[in-house]
Amino acid sequence: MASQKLLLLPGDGIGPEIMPEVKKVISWFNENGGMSFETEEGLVGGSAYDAHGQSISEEDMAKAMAADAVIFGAVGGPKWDDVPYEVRPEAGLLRLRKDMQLFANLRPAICYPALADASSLKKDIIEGLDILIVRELTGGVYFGEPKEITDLGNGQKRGVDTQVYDTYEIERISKVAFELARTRNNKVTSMEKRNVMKSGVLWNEVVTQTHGNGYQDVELEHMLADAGGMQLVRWPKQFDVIVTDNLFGDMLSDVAAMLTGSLGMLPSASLGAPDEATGKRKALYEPVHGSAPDIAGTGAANPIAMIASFGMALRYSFEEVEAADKLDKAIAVALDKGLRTKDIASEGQATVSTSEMGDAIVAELSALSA
Ligand SMILES: NC(=O)c1ccc[n+]([C@@H]2O[C@H](COP(=O)([O-])OP(=O)(O)OC[C@H]3O[C@@H](n4cnc5c(N)ncnc54)[C@H](O)[C@@H]3O)[C@@H](O)[C@H]2O)c1
Ligand SMILES: CC(C)[C@H](C(=O)O)[C@@H](O)C(=O)O
Ligand SMILES: [Mg+2]
Repeated sequence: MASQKLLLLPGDGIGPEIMPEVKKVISWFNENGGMSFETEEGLVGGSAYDAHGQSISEEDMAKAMAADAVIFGAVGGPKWDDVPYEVRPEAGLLRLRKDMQLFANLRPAICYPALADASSLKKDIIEGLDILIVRELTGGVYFGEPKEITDLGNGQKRGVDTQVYDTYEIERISKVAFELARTRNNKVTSMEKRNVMKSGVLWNEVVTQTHGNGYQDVELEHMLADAGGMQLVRWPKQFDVIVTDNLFGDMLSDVAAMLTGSLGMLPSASLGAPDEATGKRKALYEPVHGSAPDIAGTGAANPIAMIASFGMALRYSFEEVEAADKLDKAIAVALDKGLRTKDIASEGQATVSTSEMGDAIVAELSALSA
């Protein structure tokens, strides 16, 4: 394999604690899997702000644009609560998504067999769960203009965010959802709120039209997003692929995370469109969770979402499907053997630290290759 450039952006809080664990996995694939990843590190979020007053520097942005994939930890935390909105830690992540045009965010929620008991939900609801949330990532209320707080002059202020979607944005994300559904259980559920939002009416219309233009072999259903949240907790196995907008996707994926046992279990891939000449996509891989300030520095962070995000890089950026399957298997075996970070431990169960979990997964990679 030709050498591939990875830009590692650990970020803040538990970000710098889980990144070393994925580095162990990358080294393992370099040394034992015939791969040739070159890594470089940069700053993002609060750590970038502390270093140079921006949540990502122009230099690191340029490195991200040039990388074969960006591996991102997490950003944010109370330390930066009072920094200006434009340079808050989260702005660095949003800029990466927007400038790299990473419109398709894939958030798989898989309940590993060993964790079917870890959830507060009944076992039959989550056992064997395997759903995929396809979240639109570069549009909607996150980026729509105007976005402002104005002074109304009478002691009142007005906060404004604008939800905007154009046809092309809805069409391209629904195509991603239909294509992925074909590789899975062939069903797409589109979620919006067409009963309240004009953008929801258009979303529903465009998803239906796109379905009619060559995807009729895939089952399509529409659901109001609030009811979708309820159904996700009531009987999540009714879903295969869920396609939804930026904000609903953010919220529904945190809900889905808890079906798998913990936010620390959910990886994600953020993908751009394939380049017309080379077919390569820009891509960023990150756990769904944040910087977890409440546990940062305690060694309790679960590195599985981070490691599984690299697994998604193997699958979606490097076409290393066998390696990605092996990594998923190594995670499953480590869990089968009873290894648990605190967030996925049942009451009274022994726990391991962040780095012990990383070491165990690497050991299982070696065992699977023996
Ligand atoms: N992609 C990102 O960088 C990202 C995503 C979400 C939130 N954030 C930011 O993170 C900061 C904290 O946000 P929050 O507390 O609402 O959400 P969070 O995801 O950081 O934490 C929510 C809860 O889940 C737990 N948790 C999260 N990841 C875990 C892991 N790997 N292992 C074990 N437990 C884990 C935390 O301890 C916490 O109790 C905020 O500044 C927010 O903006 C960043
Ligand atoms: C940190 C924040 C900007 C981000 C989002 O809202 O998209 C996070 O919650 C996520 O889920 O990736
Ligand atoms: Mg979120």
